[in-house]
Amino acid sequence: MAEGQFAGIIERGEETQMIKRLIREIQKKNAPIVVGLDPQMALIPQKLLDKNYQQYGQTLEGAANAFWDFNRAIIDAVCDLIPAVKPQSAMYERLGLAGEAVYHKTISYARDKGLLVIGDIKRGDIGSTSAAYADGHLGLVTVGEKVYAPFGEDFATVNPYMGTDAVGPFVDVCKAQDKGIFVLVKTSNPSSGEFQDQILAETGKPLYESVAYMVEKWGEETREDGYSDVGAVVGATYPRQGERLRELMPHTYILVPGYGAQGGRGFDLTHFFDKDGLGAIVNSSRGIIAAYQKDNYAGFGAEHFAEASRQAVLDMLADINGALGR
Ligand SMILES: O=c1ccn([C@@H]2O[C@H](COP(=O)(O)O)[C@@H](O)[C@H]2O)c(=O)[nH]1
Repeated sequence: MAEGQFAGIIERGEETQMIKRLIREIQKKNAPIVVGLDPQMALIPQKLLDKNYQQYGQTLEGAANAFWDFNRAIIDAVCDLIPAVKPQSAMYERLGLAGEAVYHKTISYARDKGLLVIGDIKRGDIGSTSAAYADGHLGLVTVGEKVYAPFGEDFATVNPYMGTDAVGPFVDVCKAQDKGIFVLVKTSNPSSGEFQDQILAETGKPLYESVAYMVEKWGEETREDGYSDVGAVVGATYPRQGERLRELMPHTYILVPGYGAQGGRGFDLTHFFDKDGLGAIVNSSRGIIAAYQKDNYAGFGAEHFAEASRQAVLDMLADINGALGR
């Protein structure tokens, strides 16, 4: 890998809180949604793959460059409609270094287009290791006399399973660099209840409620008024729990995955929002980026995959804003 490949230029926003910037963008575009950039081989139009295989061979680099072409076209097609994108780091890590480079390029490109970036990295480890993740993704790294923002996301997702030691370094970077995190509280997947729904003897309540309590606490020092920079992930597939968690976390913005491909619909999500129609941002990944493969968007054809994604964003907005009555 070339020296400095991951070395981003440091940019600081005007806001003192990253969540305020997200809210401002959501309001400006009337769009409480985020597009998940989760490229996978099966989702990329064959022509795009062939073009890159011709140039780079059937290599990890060829696949990664096809991801890059795909992401860029989708960002171009939807950037005026949405406040943020959420690249899923696993999809890039699958391709090794070439994939990591495209993860970084995608983040920079999205930010250049005025989008906020939520890095879906789901990290969390002992303190020193979490600090490294937090610095690399949200913070700064000093090399000699130079300072770098290596990946440069605005937000990252954090796994709280290891407790305050693991989450604390991310909160510290949020405070120091005006960044934000979303902590997993009640995830969208079918087996999320195996651990998260366990009733704790101490409280008589499910584990996810204890995590929600901690999320509010972790957020305190990042809060001025309104919402803190420490958000929560709560799946669209659990609307009843979403309603309860909205009540339990009055200062916590909720990132809501599970819309579309996992079955969540606008109708299910109204209680994730606060009385002002804020408090939640809904993610859809496959439902948007692979819209061209779905029957309702088949008319676009694989050639016009990005236009199909744009239409899918417009439809998602109509669904969610319709459910919210606006
Ligand atoms: O509880 C969670 C937490 C994260 N995710 C991530 O969101 C997207 C969802 O993709 P879709 O294609 O819209 O289903 C993906 O990156 C997941 O890792 C989640 O689904 N649930």
